[in-house]
Amino acid sequence: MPKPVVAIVGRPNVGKSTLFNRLTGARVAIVEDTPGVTRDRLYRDAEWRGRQFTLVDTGGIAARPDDPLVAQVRRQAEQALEEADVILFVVDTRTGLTADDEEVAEILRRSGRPVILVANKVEDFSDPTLTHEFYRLGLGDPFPVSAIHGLNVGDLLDRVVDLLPEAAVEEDGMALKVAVVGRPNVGKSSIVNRLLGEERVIVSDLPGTTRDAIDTYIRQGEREYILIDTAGMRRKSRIADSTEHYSVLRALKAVERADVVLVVLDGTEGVTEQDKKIAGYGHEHGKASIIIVNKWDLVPRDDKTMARYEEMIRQELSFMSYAPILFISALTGQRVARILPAIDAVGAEASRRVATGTLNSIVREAVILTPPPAVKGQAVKIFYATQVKVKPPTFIFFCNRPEDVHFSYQRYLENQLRQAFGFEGTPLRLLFRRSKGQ
Ligand SMILES: Nc1nc2c(ncn2[C@@H]2O[C@H](COP(=O)(O)OP(=O)(O)OP(=O)(O)O)[C@@H](O)[C@H]2O)c(=O)[nH]1
Ligand SMILES: Nc1nc2c(ncn2[C@@H]2O[C@H](COP(=O)(O)OP(=O)(O)OP(=O)(O)O)[C@@H](O)[C@H]2O)c(=O)[nH]1
Repeated sequence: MPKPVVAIVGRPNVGKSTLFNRLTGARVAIVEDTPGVTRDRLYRDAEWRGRQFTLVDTGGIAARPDDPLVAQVRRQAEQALEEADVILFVVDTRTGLTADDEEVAEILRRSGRPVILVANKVEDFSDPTLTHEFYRLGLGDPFPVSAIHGLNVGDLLDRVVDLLPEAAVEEDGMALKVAVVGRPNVGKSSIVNRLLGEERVIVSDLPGTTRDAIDTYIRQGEREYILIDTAGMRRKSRIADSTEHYSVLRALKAVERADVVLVVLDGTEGVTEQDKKIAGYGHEHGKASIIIVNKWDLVPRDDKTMARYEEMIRQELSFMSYAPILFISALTGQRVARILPAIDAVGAEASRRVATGTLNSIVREAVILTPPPAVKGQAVKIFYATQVKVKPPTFIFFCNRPEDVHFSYQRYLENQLRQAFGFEGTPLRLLFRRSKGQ
């Protein structure tokens, strides 16, 4: 089970490190240090009221000495967003609100991610005026604490734990959540009905999280799946929601909740702009995806048709070359039986953890084979890598000059990881962090 990640962000000197130590030291049992990164003291595993999480101090991470302050803080916030489930945004009640605070608040607000606005250095809780001005950040009630004295820190931890995502096991057993997305008329309903019509499948309705969403629970043998927001798909007379905006919004919501996304294309047509956009949601949210080319029964074929269509998809959806492609017909049932096994496969890959030792031997080899190109005569060195998350598998590479690891080199490393470990169907995240080295 991956641990949720809680990130601390804020401009320098507001007390992030003090809070980090306080949250992981005095009041929280340290369960274990994340292997390998202990010397950087940036990631620490913590536990509160039986919930485990990993705390990240982004302060030490993002500093690039030559950057203006505002850029540093912005980068910090963006990095936190990339990996965190809950964000602690620390402000300083002694210095008061600054333009940098507002900049970060703006990024965090737009993200829609759970944020706790922590007003630090409050030693006098009887004075409510200390935190008033921070309401202006639009991030809800400021949460007053004194990191240095540990005041109100237990309450803060309660709040953090409340905002952590439900552990998947408690929520729905082992069921994989699957979103079926695609343009109108590509055959989403037909596929869902086919899946439900397959033998040995047990169907029941579960109320979804959005008001009119209905999730469908299916079981096949030992395996369980939840098809997300299938209300309109299972009945032929659909709720009148086909305005484009609404269906796009709906698809986005479904994708956010999903473990695996089925991107349905119409085999009688090419890949349209809208297809790209819809497929992009899953990719951007780090979800495992399967591309389903439907209506294959309508496509006049010879022995090269499939290969040609596949090549076209790889070109048009080049950002998700990791996704397997299935050619099916919901009408005739052709190859529909391959969908659930494919979901199992990519779901497992998205949750895969690789051992730190193995990972580093692959990375070392890759770096020796093709070292990162030097920038302005300065060598770029990658010291060490560690996998910090699954769904999607997320790796941190500690290096001397993270900003100089070129995009094409990142792609190279990603390809090396895929060659060594597979990860078919899931996007990977590679993050580069500064470290002083060995
Ligand atoms: N009075 C008071 N001072 C605090 C509190 N928390 C932190 N400080 C002080 O604020 C200063 C900055 O604290 P740090 O924890 O180093 O701040 P930081 O945000 O990690 O700073 P950077 O590492 O520069 O990003 C230190 O001198 C702390 O002792 C607090 O609750 N009350
Ligand atoms: N020939 C053929 N027709 C199909 C196939 N799958 C779906 N269709 C037809 O395509 C049309 C649209 O199918 P739906 O399943 O309603 O498509 P949808 O994606 O759910 O459509 P919206 O709910 O409007 O988004 C229907 O007339 C289906 O009968 C297929 O594999 N082959």
